[in-house]
Amino acid sequence: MPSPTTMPSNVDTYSSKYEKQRLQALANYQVLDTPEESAFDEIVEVASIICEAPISVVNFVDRDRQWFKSEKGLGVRETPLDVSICKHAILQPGLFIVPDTTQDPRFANNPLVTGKPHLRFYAGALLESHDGYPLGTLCVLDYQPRELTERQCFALQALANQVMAHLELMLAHREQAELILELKTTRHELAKRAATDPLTGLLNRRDFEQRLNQELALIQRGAPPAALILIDLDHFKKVNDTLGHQAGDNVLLRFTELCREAFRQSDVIGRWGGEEFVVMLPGSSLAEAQQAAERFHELLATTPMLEDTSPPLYITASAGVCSLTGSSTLDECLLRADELLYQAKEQGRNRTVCEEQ
Ligand SMILES: Nc1nc2c(ncn2[C@@H]2O[C@H](COP(=O)(O)OP(=O)(O)OP(=O)(O)O)[C@@H](O)[C@H]2O)c(=O)[nH]1
Repeated sequence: MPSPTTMPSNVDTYSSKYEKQRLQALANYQVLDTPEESAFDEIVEVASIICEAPISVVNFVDRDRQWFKSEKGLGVRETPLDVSICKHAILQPGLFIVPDTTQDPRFANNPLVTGKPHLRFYAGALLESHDGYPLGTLCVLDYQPRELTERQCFALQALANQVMAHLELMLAHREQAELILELKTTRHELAKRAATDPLTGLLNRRDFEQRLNQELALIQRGAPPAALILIDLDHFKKVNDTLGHQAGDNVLLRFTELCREAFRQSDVIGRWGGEEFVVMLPGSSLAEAQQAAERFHELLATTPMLEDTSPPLYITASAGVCSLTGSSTLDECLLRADELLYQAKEQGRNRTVCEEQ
């Protein structure tokens, strides 16, 4: 952590090895080119009053310009760096005072001294980052040569410290806001992960039930009934037993893809458990749901679940279809779907049994 005393002692070597870090430290505060703010304007005003100076500036020394966060009496927000007195001020700790610019060889030929606004007096208190980089100054200037009293010097440095305290606070606020955003994103991500089945990425049973409850509430308030399809793979145990658990998982993944392909985007698909899946079709009649289930059977019949087996593995599934209406509870509806699925299994599998219309 460099202190200004260890930084180069003349301006010609200004592009020192610290300059890159110094500019980075300045950039971290994200203050350059921001609008005027009353907190800084008030500090500049108070500095001007206390130091009895017509000009006062919160000045940051950028790569090739000095930029004023707040200024009184200058009427510009930035100047090129080559006319900057502050760039000299930031090379030393504490206060930098030039009692008469015309008597100082560094500034006697400065166009701001020889021409308008004919600056004759300069006093700048260092604005230093928390990690020791000089960023700029809080400075006061006058049109005539003069000095500052000890009390004025103290006040100018104290006000400069307040500028930095304010910048630090703004930085901390920004970091806090970023952290809060990160936390919210993580929380959202975790909630999403908790709601999905880890193997298939589908809604898990708990969250599917929650979604069903929401739909039922809508239906009870007048939305059209939905349909529910409970689907169970046939003889899935045989897949695991003959080809292994990993192959079984791959079949479940392929089955999930086919569900996504066969049903509409507006339909909600969940993994009810093991090799049992559930689909809710909002606003669909029983006939429409039965049609969708038949389409799914056709897709299963024509799509191999595993292609690297010889012969390729095809599977079938059984399904129960019932409607989700406002006249029955969710449990009653789920029980009905389960009974219909059981009937499909009993009737020889590879079929859909639909509730009476
Ligand atoms: N690979 C794999 N297998 C699973 C998973 N979850 C459940 N199973 C298996 O699914 C099989 C279900 O077997 P059963 O309940 O007898 O049903 P089935 O063999 O499909 O027979 P039916 O439903 O009567 O047609 C069991 O072997 C479970 O171990 C899973 O996530 N991955």
